Amino acid sequence: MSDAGSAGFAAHGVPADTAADDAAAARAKELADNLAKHKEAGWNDPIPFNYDSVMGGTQGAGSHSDVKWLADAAVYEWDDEYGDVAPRIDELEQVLFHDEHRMRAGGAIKAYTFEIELNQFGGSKIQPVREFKDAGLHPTLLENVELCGYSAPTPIQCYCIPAVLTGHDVVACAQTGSGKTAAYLIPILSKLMGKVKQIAAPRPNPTRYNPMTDRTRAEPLVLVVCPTRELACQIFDDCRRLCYRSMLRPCVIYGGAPSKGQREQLEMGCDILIATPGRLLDFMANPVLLSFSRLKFTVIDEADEMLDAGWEETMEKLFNGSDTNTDADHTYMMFSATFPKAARKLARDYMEEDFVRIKVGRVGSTHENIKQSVVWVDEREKNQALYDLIYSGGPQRTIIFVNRKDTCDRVDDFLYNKGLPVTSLHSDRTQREREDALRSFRQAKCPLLVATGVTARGLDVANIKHVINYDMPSAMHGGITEYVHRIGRTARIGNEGKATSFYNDRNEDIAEDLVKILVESKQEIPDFLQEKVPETLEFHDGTDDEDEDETEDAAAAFGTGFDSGAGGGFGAEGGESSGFGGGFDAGASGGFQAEGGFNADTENKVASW
Ligand SMILES: Nc1ncnc2c1ncn2[C@@H]1O[C@H](COP(=O)(O)OP(=O)(O)OP(=O)(O)O)[C@@H](O)[C@H]1O
Repeated sequence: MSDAGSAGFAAHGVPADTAADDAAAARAKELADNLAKHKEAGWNDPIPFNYDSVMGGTQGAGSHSDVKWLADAAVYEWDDEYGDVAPRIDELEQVLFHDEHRMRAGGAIKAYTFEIELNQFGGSKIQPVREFKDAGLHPTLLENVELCGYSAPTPIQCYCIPAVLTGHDVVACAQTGSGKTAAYLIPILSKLMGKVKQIAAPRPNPTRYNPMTDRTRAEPLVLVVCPTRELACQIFDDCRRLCYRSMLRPCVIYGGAPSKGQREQLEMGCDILIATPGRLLDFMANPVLLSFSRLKFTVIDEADEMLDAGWEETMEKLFNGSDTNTDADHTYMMFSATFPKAARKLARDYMEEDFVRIKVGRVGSTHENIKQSVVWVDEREKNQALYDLIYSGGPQRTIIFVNRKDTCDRVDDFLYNKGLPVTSLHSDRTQREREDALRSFRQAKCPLLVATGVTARGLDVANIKHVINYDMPSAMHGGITEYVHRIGRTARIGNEGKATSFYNDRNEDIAEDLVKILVESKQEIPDFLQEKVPETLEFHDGTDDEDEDETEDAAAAFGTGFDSGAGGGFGAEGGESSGFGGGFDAGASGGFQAEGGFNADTENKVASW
């Protein structure tokens, strides 16, 4: 828990001490003035977080024992007596699909151009789908896609859906917030829905479940592995939506939360398992609890991170583990927005020979919907600069990235003591604190979130308008890859947003890569970085390397430009959402406008990566 260590409002959550001295009284007055000023500007009051007793940002509303873990969120419970068409459940439908804080596709103001490259090794050529209804999806899945409000597939989905439906291993790379999760979940779940009764493990009927006598071993058909707990819970949520009214039962397991509850969920049967690596290895060690003998799909999300040093044991066990189904009917997939060359090479080792590689845009690129600025701020000026930036922007959901946990606590306390509704998240917090912080950020009770890179990957919160890099990621710790993931928390799925980065002489190690990203995405280059502007744009991490593949000759490669300049791609109509709410402008009926989406005249650039 953060602690400013000074009197007055200081420690986040402790009320002002009335016996304070003059200095404290002055601070209390300043705070009261600030609170009034912020209220007038439209900000919520700050929420005092006492991380030991607060749930979801509502002080005193209950103890932690009242709060469900994200892993316990409701899933559709299939009754064996259902025929082919299972009934709707209004209450669950409301929770899954009509939550006002869910992300909605936005109407991108600028035309957005995709260059899609596809390399295919053997097999019949993949034909992209242009509409969900033409993709040959299972009817229940198609209805769930509609309930999600997805009106047309995103470019990565256009290619991934047919690739998976035709049984290929896939390595896919597309920009942040471009719908990669649904790109793999939709075809996988669709394929399974038709035959789940035949291939799923027997499980107790959940409507008459008796935990004393009915427990079963989890034998999932799908395993999704990702590096962070928050992301695992998010993928689980997507799964809960897409599995609605089907027999497919998703479960999530992740560290930090008690394993008992997660184990109990698995014991009721599990068809789709979403996991972080540590908890997964723990559970895999117990063959009575979990078996992978039925596994048909393994997905590695944020694959470059997962292939990075530190996860080798997990990856090795997943791909060559004891009882994992190693038959040819087991499909492997890897997804990420960034994919440095070394990780790409490693990824190939795990794939079938006829795997498909799909990339949208340059690997590791950012898209133009994010307005990026870099401003010079000396270290000791950062707090004031931060406050000024936030205040001048008015109330909007903002995420502030820092490099260290102690900085995270400090900046949280600073903003809190300034009278702003802020919360924070880093890896030293308990899982309960992490879930509480994220919940209050999602619900905009605390529209300001200070975080370390732990949340940079994958976090999908509606309506984040501004990402601030209080600290630039250092080249030693994630560097430009982390920058790309951080700023990708805004401007997701056709929405717009901005990213402001504080830069000073301590950040020279990232300057070159940063400038290239700015140039590539047509952003303004500040004077102090002008000397770094390259004459030609080359990415030395190999992301634009065309000659890495000894098998390139074998590639039956083709590509189709996806050009939304004519109003397609990321929806070109509907308004930009605003405020903290669900952020869904009534004009945008849920998303990507596909008309004019594929443009055969667009330059088809096909390259290996
Ligand atoms: N076809 C679609 N139409 C509208 N919204 C969509 C569509 N597909 C996915 N979405 C929504 O877009 C948001 C971003 O998707 P997702 O989190 O999968 O992005 P991502 O590409 O994995 O991003 P990142 O690289 O940052 O993890 C989600 O809220 C998802 O529900």
